[in-house]
Amino acid sequence: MARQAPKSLKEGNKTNLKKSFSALIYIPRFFKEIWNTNKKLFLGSAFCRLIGAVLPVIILWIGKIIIDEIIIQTKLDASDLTQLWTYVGIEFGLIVLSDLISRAIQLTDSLLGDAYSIDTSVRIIKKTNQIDISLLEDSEFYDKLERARTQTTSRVGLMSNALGEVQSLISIATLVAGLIYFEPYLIILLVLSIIPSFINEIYFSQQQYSLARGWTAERRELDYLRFIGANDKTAKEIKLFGLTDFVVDRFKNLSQEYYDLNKKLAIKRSALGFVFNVLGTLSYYGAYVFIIYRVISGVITLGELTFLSGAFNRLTRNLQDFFSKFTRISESALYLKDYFDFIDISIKPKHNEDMPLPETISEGFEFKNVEFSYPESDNKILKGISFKIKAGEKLAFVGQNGAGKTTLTKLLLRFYEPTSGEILLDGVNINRFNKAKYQAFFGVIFQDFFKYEFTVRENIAIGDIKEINNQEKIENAAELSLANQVVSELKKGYDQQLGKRFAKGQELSGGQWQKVALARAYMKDAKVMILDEPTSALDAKAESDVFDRFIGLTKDKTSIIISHRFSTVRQADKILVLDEGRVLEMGTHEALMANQSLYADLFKLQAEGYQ
Ligand SMILES: Nc1ncnc2c1ncn2[C@@H]1O[C@H](COP(=O)(O)OP(=O)(O)OP(=O)(O)O)[C@@H](O)[C@H]1O
Repeated sequence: MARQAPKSLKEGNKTNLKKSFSALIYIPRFFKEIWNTNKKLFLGSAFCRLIGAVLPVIILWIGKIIIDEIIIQTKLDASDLTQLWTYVGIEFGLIVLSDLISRAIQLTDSLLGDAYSIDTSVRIIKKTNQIDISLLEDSEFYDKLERARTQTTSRVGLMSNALGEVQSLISIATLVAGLIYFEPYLIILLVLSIIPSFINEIYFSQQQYSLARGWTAERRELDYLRFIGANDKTAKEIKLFGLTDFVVDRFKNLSQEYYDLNKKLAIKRSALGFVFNVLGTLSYYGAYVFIIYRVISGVITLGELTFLSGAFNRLTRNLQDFFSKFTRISESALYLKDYFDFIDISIKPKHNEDMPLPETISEGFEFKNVEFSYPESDNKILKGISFKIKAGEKLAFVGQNGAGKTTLTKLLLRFYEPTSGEILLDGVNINRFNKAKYQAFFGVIFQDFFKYEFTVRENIAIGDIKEINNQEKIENAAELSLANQVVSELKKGYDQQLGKRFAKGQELSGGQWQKVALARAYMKDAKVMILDEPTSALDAKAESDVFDRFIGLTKDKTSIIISHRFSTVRQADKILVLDEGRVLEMGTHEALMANQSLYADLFKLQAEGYQ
């Protein structure tokens, strides 16, 4: 994996600062989403935070009254402590309430956070499903999706921080009001005490952020190395090829560079943080001395002294906290941008026509001079492809690796559009049909079919998920694909959990998985079947059984089979031989053998291999 030179700390600093502040515009929309997630919880959280924000100043105020009352009582000959005990009782009640409120905030935050993360995950899954495959295969876009998907915890943290920030702000306002009421000059000292640590916070969190962002690619590589180094899927090869040291060294070297840069930054941050903190403490003591002086000269009471020093101390901490949260919020807001960018992707179809699809295919499909390059690539994969698939015909695609066979089916399925040329169904350009309805025409098993770690029943029902409770249909599909043989060997039959990820899961062999996946294609009565290398992992006997059934079942059904096995291919009505994106030849097995070209060569080569 090629890697760029280590990033310096200064790289991209300015733009990041600007970017992170500008990302704050997403906060209102973010709150609107949270509000829509659960209005009651949101209101509950806001109410608790409001109470939590004003409690500190009230508690300090009661503390002041208590001290003043003690001093009054000590000066009296016959003291009456009823009032004093009432105040102490109130203070006790407020402290208990304060604890209750902070727990209620924690509770509402975590419930709201969980509910919001469920909502966003559902939104991301639904959106991904609406987006064109071509976009999902674009690496830049994929990064965005990755960030939108993986930043769920950061969004929940952002929610707590942002709500906490509003609470801090109200708290600060009430404490400032208290200071202004007694000693307005203290505000100047307060500002002086907070500026150094504010600058420190802004400067270093930007540095930290730049470092982390600048190293995104390397951190992804580290994640990847961690994954291949400690994972059941790679363990066999890592052990067998003795790759542990190779992976460990690569991981260590890369993480060491990041560690060194981070260490430098952390030491600088701690050292300067200490110096700035001393400055802050100095101004606090300046304020303290000032207040003591005012008490001694009789301008303010001892109770007011405790109130003012308490309020000053609390304010300093609240302000520091406010600024550090603020930088964290603006950083997380950048991930919000990724999320909203993803959710806002326009999914307006290029073709809005909704021509009714034919009840039955009468003529078939026709590729007319189709050319194709994948997006963002100049490499022409298909070069002037023209051929017909007649209704009810079984057509096989043959060709060497990378010839373009799978790409042809992706165009037929409208995952991509031809760069030029057109594909017709019964004489109508396939783009004119409603895409979802058109795609529902097909029963497809892809070469890289997905092994869902669900039960066997679910794995098969995926072919037509609304039939998940139709046991008869599922069993029928399993019989046709030979998956019933697999099921009969499983302890829990159709309810057996597959894969190793979840408890009591059973892993299948490659061929067994293929039989299960193949059953999906039989789940619905699709008008057109496409099987891309459906039997590559099956043994010879299973392959021939599967194909006998397939041919029997799809007697008059239009179907396309892609296979490297000529014993399979030769059973097709017609065979299309692709070579480097061009149709080299097309015809029956017999005709192509007589043609003595690539097909005949490849067929003979394979036949020799079996001798
Ligand atoms: N998503 C993609 N983006 C860019 N190029 C791609 C993409 N998918 C495939 N290709 C390229 O298109 C070419 C044709 O690939 P395709 O999968 O159609 O070949 P194939 O004939 O099915 O091969 P195989 O027999 O190995 O399955 C290859 O050169 C491949 O690298």
